[in-house]
Amino acid sequence: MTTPAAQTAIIGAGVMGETLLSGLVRSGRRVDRLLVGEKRPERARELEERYGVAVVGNREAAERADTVAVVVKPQDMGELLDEIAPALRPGKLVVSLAAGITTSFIESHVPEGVAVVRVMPNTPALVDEGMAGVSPGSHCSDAQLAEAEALMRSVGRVVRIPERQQDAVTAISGSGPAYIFFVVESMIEAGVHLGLPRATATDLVIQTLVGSGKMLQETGTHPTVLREQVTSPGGTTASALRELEVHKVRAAFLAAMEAARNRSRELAEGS
Ligand SMILES: NC(=O)C1=CN([C@@H]2O[C@H](COP(=O)(O)OP(=O)(O)OC[C@H]3O[C@@H](n4cnc5c(N)ncnc54)[C@H](O)[C@@H]3O)[C@@H](O)[C@H]2O)C=CC1
Ligand SMILES: O=C(O)[C@@H]1CCC=N1
Repeated sequence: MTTPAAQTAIIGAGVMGETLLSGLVRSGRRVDRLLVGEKRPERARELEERYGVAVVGNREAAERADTVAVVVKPQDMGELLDEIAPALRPGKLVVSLAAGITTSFIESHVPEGVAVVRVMPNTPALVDEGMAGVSPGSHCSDAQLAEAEALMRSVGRVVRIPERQQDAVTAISGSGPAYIFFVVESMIEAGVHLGLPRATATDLVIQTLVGSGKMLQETGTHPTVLREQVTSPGGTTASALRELEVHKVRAAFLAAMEAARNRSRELAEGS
């Protein structure tokens, strides 16, 4: 009996690679149409046991797949592309999820005619609420771009963006979940400081976050208006917001996101 040809390979199955793999499986993708390449043997075994997916050598994964998602750290990308390049024939599609790595860098490491799409995903993809910015390389057909978008749509929403915006997108939605978790941590600690049991503070903060997120999404009302609705004249919220302004939280977000955007640019240069 011959094994059916795998259609999609995921090379680099750490946090983001597994997030994509699990989303594809949840969305009904047949496991025998998926392949994984992973350097760490213990991690490879874990994924085989958890998903029943075949973990094979990187070259074999690239050979057997039509679409190859590369999900290693930016610093490991050049070496990986050089390893799989001999298995990449024109017509195949390479989808990179790495921060900073440009489509022209990838195109310079793979044979001519191999299509490239750059994606910036985020970890809420683990619960099918991901946000991915997608940009085609220089010779990617509409069908190949649609294939990359379908891949990411299995774990959330997708927006098509010009590649020059990718570093900014990385600073917003790629790294963004970490800022939100940081705010959540800070609010829980503050709640504990105010005397609430940790479990109560955690419950209150998470539901407030989920409720506020739903309001933004479902009402379509501008965040400034929603904030004003909470801010009674001379009330508690106004007192709190004044402290956030005094502590320059708005400026801190701008500085933080500029730093993330700049770091993404540096990663493109291999540092
Ligand atoms: N974690 C996140 O929130 C996000 C990550 N990304 C991007 O995803 C990529 C991966 O990030 P993480 O999953 O967080 O890192 P990670 O370190 O958890 O995963 C990388 C995986 O690649 C494997 N690997 C390294 N070299 C390999 C090779 N030559 N062949 C096969 N496997 C190899 C490692 O063993 C590891 O399991 C990065 O480029 C990052 O910029 C993008 C958006 C969000
Ligand atoms: O921190 C990082 O470099 C990766 C890219 C975006 C989120 N995590």
